[in-house]
Amino acid sequence: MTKTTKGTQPTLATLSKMEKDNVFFYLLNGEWSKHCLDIIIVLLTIELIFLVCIGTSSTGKVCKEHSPCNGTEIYTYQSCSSEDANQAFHAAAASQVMWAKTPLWKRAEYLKQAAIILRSHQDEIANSLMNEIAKNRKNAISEVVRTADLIEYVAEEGMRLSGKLMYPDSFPGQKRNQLCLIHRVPLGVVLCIPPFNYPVNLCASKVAPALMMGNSVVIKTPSHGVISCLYLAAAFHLAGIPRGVVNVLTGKGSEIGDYLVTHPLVNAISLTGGTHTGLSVSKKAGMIPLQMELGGKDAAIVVCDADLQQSISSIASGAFSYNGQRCTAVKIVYVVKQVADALVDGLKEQVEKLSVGSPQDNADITPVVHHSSADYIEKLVQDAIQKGAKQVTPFKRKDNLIWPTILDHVDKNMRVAWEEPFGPLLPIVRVDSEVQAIEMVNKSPMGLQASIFSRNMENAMFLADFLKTGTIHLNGQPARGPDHFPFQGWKDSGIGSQGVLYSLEAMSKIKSIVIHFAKETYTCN
Ligand SMILES: NC(=O)C1=CN([C@@H]2O[C@H](COP(=O)(O)OP(=O)(O)OC[C@H]3O[C@@H](n4cnc5c(N)ncnc54)[C@H](OP(=O)(O)O)[C@@H]3O)[C@@H](O)[C@H]2O)C=CC1
Ligand SMILES: O=C(O)[C@H](O)COP(=O)(O)O
Repeated sequence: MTKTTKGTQPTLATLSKMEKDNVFFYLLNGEWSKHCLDIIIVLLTIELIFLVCIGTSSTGKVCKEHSPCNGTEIYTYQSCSSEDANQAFHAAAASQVMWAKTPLWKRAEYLKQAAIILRSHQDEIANSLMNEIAKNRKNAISEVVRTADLIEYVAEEGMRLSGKLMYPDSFPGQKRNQLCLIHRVPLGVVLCIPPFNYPVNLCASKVAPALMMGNSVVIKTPSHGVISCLYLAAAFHLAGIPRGVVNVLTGKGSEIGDYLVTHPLVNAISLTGGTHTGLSVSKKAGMIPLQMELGGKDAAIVVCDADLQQSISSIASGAFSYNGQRCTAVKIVYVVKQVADALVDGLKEQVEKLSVGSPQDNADITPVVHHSSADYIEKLVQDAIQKGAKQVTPFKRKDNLIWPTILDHVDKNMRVAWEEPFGPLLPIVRVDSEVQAIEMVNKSPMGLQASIFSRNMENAMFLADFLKTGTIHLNGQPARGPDHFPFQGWKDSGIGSQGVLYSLEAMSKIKSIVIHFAKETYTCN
């Protein structure tokens, strides 16, 4: 048992030990060390190995998290009440003023320190990702390392982001008798709501830019991946970020969500999640900036002159990495008829090589996050088969584990042509022409990303012009990264852009100070 003395901060090793012992907690307005101390005292005194509720919410209510792999209860965590949330927002608002006045280089140092802590605890955090969301070991480690890289990049880019000057005489009829000083200032308190599929990385991609620009944050953890997300928060705390600047609330979005997104102390919301959640939050949030990355129906369009080997390997990887539980997964293929048989044969061969099993064994395909997700995927398959789709690889399911499934001859009357499976399911639509493919993609209410596979770059560029999605990849699979690239959904896929620089800008607002001079001034002789 790790011992701490009163008042000292716990290490991530302590957190890891607590996790092994199934001990859960929440961080409220920076009361991290107090809660950890409570946990350790409880453990030492009554040697409790299972379920200890610490830093209990004002109602004492808890939520349970179940393993995607075998359905057993793995964690119990606090279900924060509106009273807890209110406290967190007040703590965030109070600390933000001081945080915004902390020199930029110092804020950057805190972030860099958090990145070091994450990197040095990548194995523990990856274990947590494997347990909670069944991400395989390789992808789990990569999520943590990528997050550390992202935080460091935010710290560096944030140091270079400054305001600018404007003179009036560039506008017709004006004289050079004013000076406009354009500052980027913090928004205030940012509510960060990450999804289950990247509970570490997609939390950091919100929190780090917000902190760098002088905001304080309240994080609402996703219900799957809650402990992994707490690890990230712990890294910020252990880096020494002052109390109250990073606050965490655990609990279910369906219960506490409305209270959070309508709280008067929230100055901005950054959310990644489903389109339904995003639309509902955006209607309630009112006049505050929103950054939203929502669902996608990312299409891969394969035209006659495509390099088929390249298309096959990009589509297979794009569709099935982390079981297709990525907003950027290839969720539909439009292939022109002339090359459809060759593409389908190649995909079948490639996908049959994928290993299916547990995250700990580093299988390519692991259980999807929830039983209800597996049921949903199964219903999409049944609907398509009933309406005439052909199984290229057969649908097979054991609890939450779904074998990678390819459906050919999908048409626009099938649900899978429009809905987002968020699972290892790839529908293929054979089209007469590339124009027909573009029309289908543009009919989707979602517009996150798309791919075009063609050897003719000029034609690919021409087709890309017509696609209504935030990003188009030519001869590559859809992807958010590298994380400094802009990442934005069009239509129901989101509001605003993410990506290091774009997120830093989104986490700040413009304030101008205009100096008026009695005479014209040209700063030259
Ligand atoms: N475009 C993008 O970048 C990405 C999009 N996604 C999309 O997210 C979906 C899967 O992720 P998933 O986590 O299941 O998405 P959800 O929309 O179910 O949840 C996302 C987050 O929102 C919270 N939430 C749920 N309801 C509310 C509410 N009423 N008010 C405030 N917060 C709420 C959730 O909490 P809780 O978990 O407690 O319900 C969770 O933290 C897919 O549709 C996918 O496409 C996912 C990743 C990236
Ligand atoms: O959450 C998601 O699905 C991501 O934003 C996609 O990220 P990736 O393309 O790096 O998997």
